[in-house]
Amino acid sequence: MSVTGVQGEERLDYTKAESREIRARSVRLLGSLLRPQRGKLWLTAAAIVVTSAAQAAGPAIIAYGIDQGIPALIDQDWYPAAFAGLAYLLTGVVGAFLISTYIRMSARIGQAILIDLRTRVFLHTQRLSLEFHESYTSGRIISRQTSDLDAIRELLDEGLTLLVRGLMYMVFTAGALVIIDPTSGLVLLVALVPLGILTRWFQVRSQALFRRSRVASAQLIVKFVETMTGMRAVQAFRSEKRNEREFGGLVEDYRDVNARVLGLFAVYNPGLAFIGNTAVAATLVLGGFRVVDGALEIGVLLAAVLYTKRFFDPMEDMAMFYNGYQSASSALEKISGVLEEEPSVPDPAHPVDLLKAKGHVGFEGVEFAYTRDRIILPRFDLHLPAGQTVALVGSTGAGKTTLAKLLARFYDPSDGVVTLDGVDLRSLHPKDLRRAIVMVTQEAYLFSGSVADNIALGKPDATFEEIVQAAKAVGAHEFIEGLPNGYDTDVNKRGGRVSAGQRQLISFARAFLANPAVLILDEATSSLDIPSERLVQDGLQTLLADRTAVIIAHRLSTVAIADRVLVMEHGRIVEDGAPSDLIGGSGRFAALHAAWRDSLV
Ligand SMILES: Nc1ncnc2c1ncn2[C@@H]1O[C@H](COP(=O)(O)OP(=O)(O)OP(=O)(O)O)[C@@H](O)[C@H]1O
Repeated sequence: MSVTGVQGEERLDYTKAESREIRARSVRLLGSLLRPQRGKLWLTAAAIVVTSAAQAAGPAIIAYGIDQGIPALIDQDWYPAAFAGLAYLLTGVVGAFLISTYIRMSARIGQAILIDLRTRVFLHTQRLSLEFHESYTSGRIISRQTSDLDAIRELLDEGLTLLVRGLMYMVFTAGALVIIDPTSGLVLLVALVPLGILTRWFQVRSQALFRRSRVASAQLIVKFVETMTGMRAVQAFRSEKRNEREFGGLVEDYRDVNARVLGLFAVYNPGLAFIGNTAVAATLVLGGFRVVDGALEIGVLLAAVLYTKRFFDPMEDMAMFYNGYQSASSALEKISGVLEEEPSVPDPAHPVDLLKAKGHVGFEGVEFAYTRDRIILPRFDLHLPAGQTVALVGSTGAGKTTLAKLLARFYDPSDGVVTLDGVDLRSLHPKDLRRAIVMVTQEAYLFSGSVADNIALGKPDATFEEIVQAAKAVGAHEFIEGLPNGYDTDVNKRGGRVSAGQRQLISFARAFLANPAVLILDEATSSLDIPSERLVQDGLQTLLADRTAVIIAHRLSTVAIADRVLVMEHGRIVEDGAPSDLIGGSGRFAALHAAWRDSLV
């Protein structure tokens, strides 16, 4: 099984080789994010090392002050004591200055990395083909942009410096202890054995629990997003109670796993404190005997006790951030998977120039399957002369939208070629392709912003006059004028809300302004009232004039204005002819037409 891209993202049973592959991919991504910050990273690392060294010097200076400074003071020599005091102060000042420096630097690095990553994820997912978006749910993509990026942010903001600083602090403290008193160093060495066992125990248990906690929190997000995006269906079908139960169950799972995590800390933290305190007590007692024997100076004993105690200090925080580290690395694995995805409809390396398309469409030996095991469109040929209006009809699931998506190059055919004016669509520059072929989908999606902005999407450099012209051409001008702020009305704000038919008219105006050679229209099935339908129908007539048009037709009136009707069944074009010819015949379209006519009476 492959783990390339987002494949296997939900699996928990990776083989060793797969885990290695995923880790390598995360490391590569991390490397590419860190590289631009190299200089700042080195400076931060240096600041952390110097700070830890300065802090580790503290107990040794105290030992010097006690063992050398105080006896000298008794002899009226206050230099060693003053030296110790000043040196201690200096380490404090240097430490404070450097801590402030590296906190600021690491925050800056963290922010820069995060902005870089956020932008990359956004731009990349936007570039990925429809095929990716049809299978990768919005809940998952939102998780990548929100909770995953947050996990990385948390680690970058405080976790990473805390981990590195904690580790450096421990290394320096242990080093200083061994130098100042090797025997106490041995005590610490012995303490490392139970410490290692406890930490390993915590690591194994927490790893599994942290993973479950992340899965539970991701499920919560997905459930939330699906419920909110499908709110109409939720309320229409009264699924609130069921959702409440399901969401309640997920919340309970999340609470349960977090309670277990806390249970681990309830063992680990006191365990740490116990081992630490035992080590301190052992150092004190053993050292005490040696002081009595005259084998150890009292200041050195104090320093050894301080070092032993300090060695354990950062461990609790580090354990806390172990979770953060794991969340961040799992987030990085998933994000690197998304970034590894390639558009299934790639841009051509050497695009063919097509300055002004005429609109002659060809399907040559085209075959198409979404998945390998099920052919949706068996091999077929089809030619649409420039300027023709073609109505695609057929039962649901017949393959009409699929054919339209091939023409818009949302997908490439599994075999054969789709051409525009004889040029393979795969050879066209995306800009030329999008200018020449426009697909107006059923939802007629409107983005936040004014009506004018939404129409201008068809031609970003359009003047206001052109926008109004387009709206007038498709019959949208009147109702737009009637909106609270006319063309400036925000379509997603209360008061600016438009009806389904008006929404369609806006998207017609958008397409009219784009003025493509080929227009594909996935007609809305929603039943418009008669005046709205007439309005849309008039708009449609203008929109279709002088271009090749393929309309997935659900309305009889639309079929009537077509030059040609294609009837599809199970992925095949079973009838092809002028509407009047087909109506007069005895085929499927004649039967469909009769049924439609009857339904209107
Ligand atoms: N993204 C996809 N992945 C896999 N199969 C798909 C996908 N989209 C559609 N199909 C399948 O392809 C077949 C044709 O679907 P298509 O949407 O083209 O039908 P249609 O004629 O447009 O139907 P409708 O009138 O209901 O919109 C259906 O059997 C559907 O299950």
